[in-house]
Amino acid sequence: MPEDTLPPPAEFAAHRVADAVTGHRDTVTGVLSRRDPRLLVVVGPCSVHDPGAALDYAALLAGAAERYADDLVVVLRAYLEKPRTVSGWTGLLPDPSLDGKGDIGTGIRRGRAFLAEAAATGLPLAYEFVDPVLAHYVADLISWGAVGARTVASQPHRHLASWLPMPVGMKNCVSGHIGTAVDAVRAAGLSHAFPGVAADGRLTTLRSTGNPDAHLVLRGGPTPNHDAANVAAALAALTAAGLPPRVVVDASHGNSGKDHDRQPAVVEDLAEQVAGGNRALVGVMVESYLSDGRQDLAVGRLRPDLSVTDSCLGWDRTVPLLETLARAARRRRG
Ligand SMILES: O=C[C@H](O)[C@H](O)COP(=O)(O)O
Ligand SMILES: C=C(OP(=O)(O)O)C(=O)O
Repeated sequence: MPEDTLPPPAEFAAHRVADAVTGHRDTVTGVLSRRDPRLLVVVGPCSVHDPGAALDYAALLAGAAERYADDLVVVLRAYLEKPRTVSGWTGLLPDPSLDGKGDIGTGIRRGRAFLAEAAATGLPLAYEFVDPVLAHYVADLISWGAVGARTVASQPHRHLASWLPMPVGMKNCVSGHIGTAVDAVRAAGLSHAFPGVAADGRLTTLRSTGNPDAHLVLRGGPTPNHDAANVAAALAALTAAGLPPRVVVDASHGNSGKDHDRQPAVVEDLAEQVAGGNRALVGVMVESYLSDGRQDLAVGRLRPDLSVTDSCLGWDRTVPLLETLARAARRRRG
């Protein structure tokens, strides 16, 4: 086999989804449908570049998730693919040696090993599905999926979301426009026939029945959209489109101008909305890692504890945010 030929997904992926993953997906669905009054918190690094250090982070987060389990459903951002505005590192799965060589076979092996170990902490895993082909190599381990701001208008991604067996968040466009993401939620809810990869690696026609748990994620644009007025406008747009009024709000990206130092203020604002009784604000996303900030890939030896993509909030500053969100969810419930 030429070295660039990828083995079929069945060679990596489990034949049957683990009971724990099915359970996590049901839990997330329960929060989105508000049967479960807790708050969804999707938190973790922008990207995984050092699986060992990311597992150290996962162990810390698993401990916190247990402490806040009465109020929060904590999901680990286990993102192994990165969409780029123009160019840059595309993630551990497509480029495991972080140098553009693109040894995807090794990336899938290493990425799946990471996901399996991260799942063993007991945390549900979140993943942005950037490449629809690669989705077939990891989806069995994922409990919350995202279609990002750069792909939310793409028909193949909407079709994929309609077929994926977990809740999928559709992020508003980089421009800040939310209408495209609302359309994406509608499209993902419908059935589609589209080309995909079968477990044995053959190209096949996939037939979806529609994803009832697709939902909107507000991530800001040139200006933030996390405040109560923007959340209310988004809920009104969903209702007008005949969709359940529910949103997850990302404290990072356009909502913090990609400045990790601004995430705590965004989370405080979201916590106030939750504590004030907004039940349609079902979840919050935070970009967090072991240490504060980011580093450039080009600079010599890489630190394992520092993001190589967007800047993240360090672990010590993440814990108080989890505490704040847990308190807000408790108040909303009480
Ligand atoms: O979340 C990560 C980045 O915001 C996204 O991948 C785009 O990054 P870029 O604008 O640096 O390419
Ligand atoms: C790329 C991401 O977000 P967005 O699509 O909102 O830029 C991300 O969450 O890693």
